[in-house]
Amino acid sequence: MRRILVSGGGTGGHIYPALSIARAVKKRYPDVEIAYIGTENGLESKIVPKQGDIRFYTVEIQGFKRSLSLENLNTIRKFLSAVKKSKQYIKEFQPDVVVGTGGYVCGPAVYAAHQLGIPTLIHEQNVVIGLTIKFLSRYADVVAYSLEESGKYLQNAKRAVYTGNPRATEVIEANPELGRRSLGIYDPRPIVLFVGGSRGAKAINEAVLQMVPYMKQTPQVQFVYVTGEIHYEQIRSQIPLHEVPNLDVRPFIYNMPDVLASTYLVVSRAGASTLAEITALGLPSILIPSPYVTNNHQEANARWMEEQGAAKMIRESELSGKYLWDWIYYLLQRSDEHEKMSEAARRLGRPEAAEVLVDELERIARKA
Ligand SMILES: CC(=O)N[C@H]1[C@@H](OP(=O)(O)OP(=O)(O)OC[C@H]2O[C@@H](n3ccc(=O)[nH]c3=O)[C@H](O)[C@@H]2O)O[C@H](CO)[C@@H](O)[C@@H]1O
Repeated sequence: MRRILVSGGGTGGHIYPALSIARAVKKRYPDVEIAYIGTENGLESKIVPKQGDIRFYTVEIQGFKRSLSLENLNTIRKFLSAVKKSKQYIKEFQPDVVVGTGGYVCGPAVYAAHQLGIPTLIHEQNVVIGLTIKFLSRYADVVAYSLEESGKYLQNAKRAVYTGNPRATEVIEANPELGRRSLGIYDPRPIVLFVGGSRGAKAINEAVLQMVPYMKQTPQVQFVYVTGEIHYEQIRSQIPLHEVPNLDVRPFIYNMPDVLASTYLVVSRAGASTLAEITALGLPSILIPSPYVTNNHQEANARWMEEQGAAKMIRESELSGKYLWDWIYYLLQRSDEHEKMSEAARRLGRPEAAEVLVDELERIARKA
């Protein structure tokens, strides 16, 4: 493969799988060139340019309102002009294959590729198929999915393949030592990581604030708390950090695979990419699903993990600092329970995902 174009965005859950696929292709084809279609406002505009070797193109796009609304006419107009722009990019870059990993932005990118006769693969991370992937599944040459249950929704696809999520492969190749060092931790203390998805979560932030006194009394553990960019300044001003030296507060972590690989316990939202990562690593977790997502799909994700013994789920409605702390403390004390959770999580992981995806791309890509 000489050139691959990927697209996905809005949140990390769509961006990182796109990058993982591109990285996995690069591992097999070191000379491959990579381009990305994203938006200027999505998180991808911060993450992708940091990669250094990826050409970043942008289009403008907005989501559909679920109710009948005039604004949807505007959405269609933007979609059509994004298709036109994507076609220009594709003609300029000449990719052998185009990959979409969800989020509205990949709609025009993959659709344009299809119209130009370029082979396409799309990837779904969640059990329930997202709007854009559903739309594209009629056109894509391959629909790859992360969780076995999704297969039943994809019966009309040309080819639907259960691959897993490519982030799983990336995390098992990560370096825990680098992770610890990047956090400035040079001793073997266990790390408890709090992360509210790629954009942060207000409810988790509040619970963490309530737990500060407990953390202070637990200096044998290092706590790392990722607030999400928009919440960072406010949270920092609320915590007397000099009094809690074992608590590190950060707006975002750009080397999450290394950090996760060095973590003992994670407290997190239940986004699909995060779950793919923690299962591949066999990392015990306390999951607080976001109730603000389509079809409450994060709760379905978290319940699935809990039923398998791989995680503890706490609904946002029952969340409090004290309740969360009791669970954290329990898992810190009971290494046997921690171990059981870890094994159960690992059983759900699919660390070969990226390789399977590259095999699929090889099958469809234009040959020189
Ligand atoms: C609110 C919302 O719509 N959430 C959706 C979004 O979530 P969101 O993007 O939050 O969730 P995911 O858990 O799927 O992905 C987050 C990704 O960002 C990474 N990360 C996160 C924080 C950080 O500081 N650094 C970092 O690198 C994680 O390691 C992971 O790779 O996409 C997911 C995948 O389609 C869905 O399941 C979620 O429901």
